[in-house]
Order: sequence, then C-alpha cells, then structure tokens
Amino acid sequence: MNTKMDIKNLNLWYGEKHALKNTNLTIQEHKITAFIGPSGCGKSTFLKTLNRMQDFNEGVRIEGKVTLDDEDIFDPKVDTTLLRKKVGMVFQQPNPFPMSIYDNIAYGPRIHGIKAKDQLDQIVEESLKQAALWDEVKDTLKKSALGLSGGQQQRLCIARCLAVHPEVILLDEPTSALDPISTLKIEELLVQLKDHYTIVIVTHNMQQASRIADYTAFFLQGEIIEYGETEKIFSFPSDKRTEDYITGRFG
Ligand SMILES: Nc1ncnc2c1ncn2[C@@H]1O[C@H](COP(=O)(O)OP(=O)(O)OP(=O)(O)O)[C@@H](O)[C@H]1O
Repeated sequence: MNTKMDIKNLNLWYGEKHALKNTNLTIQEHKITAFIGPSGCGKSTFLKTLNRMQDFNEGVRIEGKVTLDDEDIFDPKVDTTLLRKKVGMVFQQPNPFPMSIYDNIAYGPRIHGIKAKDQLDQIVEESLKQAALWDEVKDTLKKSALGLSGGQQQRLCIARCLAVHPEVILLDEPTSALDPISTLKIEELLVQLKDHYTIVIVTHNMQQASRIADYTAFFLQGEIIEYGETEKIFSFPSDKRTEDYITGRFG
C-alpha cells in the first residue's frame, strides 16, 4: 500500500476562525477515502487545501505540511496549475461550462497545450467512456452540455476532470444534488475509477461512505477525531463521538 498524500499537523484559519486544528491524515493510493462529519466541521476546507484551492481565499492562513508523492505542495516552487492538474476537483453542484459537451472535455487538455484534433477527439472519447457517459452522448457531442440531466452533467464534470489525467480526484459531495439512480451510477463509477486514480470524497451520506470508501475520516469542529478502515469506523468506532455521529445521535 502506497501513501499518495500525507497531511501533517495541518492548521487553517479563516481570519480569526480556526477551521482546521492540527489535522493529520494519510491518503492511500488507489483507494477511496471518505470524509464524514456534521455541517461546518471542516471537511470541505480540508479537501480544498489538498490542491491549494484555498489560495483563492483572502484571509486564509495555513500551517503544517501536505505532500503529494513526498513533494511539499506548499513549496513556493510548486506550479499550482500543474498541481491542480494532478489533483483534480469535482464540486457539489454539477458545473459544466456553457459550451458543447466536446468543448467541456477538451477545455483542460487545450489549456495544457494539446491542439491536434485527432488527439483531442481521442481524449474526449476516452474520458467520456471512463466516466460512463460516452454511450449517452456520443451522437450529440456538439450540443450544449447545459442540456444534459443533472446526473449526466456530474458525470461530464468527472470526465472533464479525467481529461487532464489527474492522479488524485477530490469530490465535494458530488451526489448531494442528484437523484438516487444517478447517485448509484456515480458511486459505481468511482469504485471503477479507483483502479487508476486515488479518490477522496466528502459525503453527508453515511451509507455512501460505507458502500464505497476503503477508508473514512470523521471530522468534528475542525479536528479529525477518528480515521481508519471504513468497516472498522462503522462497526467498531474507537471514539464515542464517532459512534454517536454514525448512529445518528447528532449531526
Ligand atoms: N471562506 C470562508 N471564510 C470564513 N469562514 C469559512 C469559510 N469557509 C468555511 N468557513 C467556516 O469554516 C468552518 C468549516 O467549514 P467547511 O465548509 O469546511 O465545513 P464542512 O464540514 O465542509 O461543512 P458542510 O458539510 O456544511 O459543507 C465553518 O465554520 C465555516 O463557517
């Protein structure tokens, strides 16, 4: 088992608000890691720190160390565009660009310098196939992505993320805006994708975490209370607060 990302003594402040308190975690390669915990406990904050999305946030102060394949992601020499290519992100609300399905997928590769049509065609097809969307859209690639259903749009966003060949995929409650069937499709997809990618998912859905995650971290008020194999966290939590949360006593 390989550690893909290692987070050590990570603290984050939004102005005066201490949102992450000395958090430590390892993210294992080719596994799905889920973050669970009540609203406002710091899951999204932690997730966004992993590809330096917090750099966009004024007034944020970060201390601690995060490595990707043993390289410090906060090193001033790090090219953040390249980091975000390696560590891609999918958000809660499907957010396709207002352009064609094809152009949505080709957008990232084009930014990274790929211009040849046959090469872009191949990336578009490959990414849509990997995101289990190809069969549904292969005849309408030139149509607007905004015409797709919510579930299709979210798979498009996953395909768009895959098109730049990331190593880690961060997903922030990717199914919370979707119906149960689309949700299951995305879950199946993530389980397939973990053979090739390392996946980190924030979810409010405890069944979802127990269905798909290999590892689960329980967050509470900016701290990681417990982290381990999902089965263990859900069957024999070591901390009373974890037990109270997963049995629905709060949150
Ligand atoms: N940009 C920001 N500026 C100031 N405070 C923020 C900002 N973003 C988040 N916070 C605060 O930091 C804390 C953690 O928020 P975060 O969004 O990480 O929690 P979460 O566990 O992901 O919540 P949810 O499950 O509701 O999405 C909360 O108290 C929130 O109000």
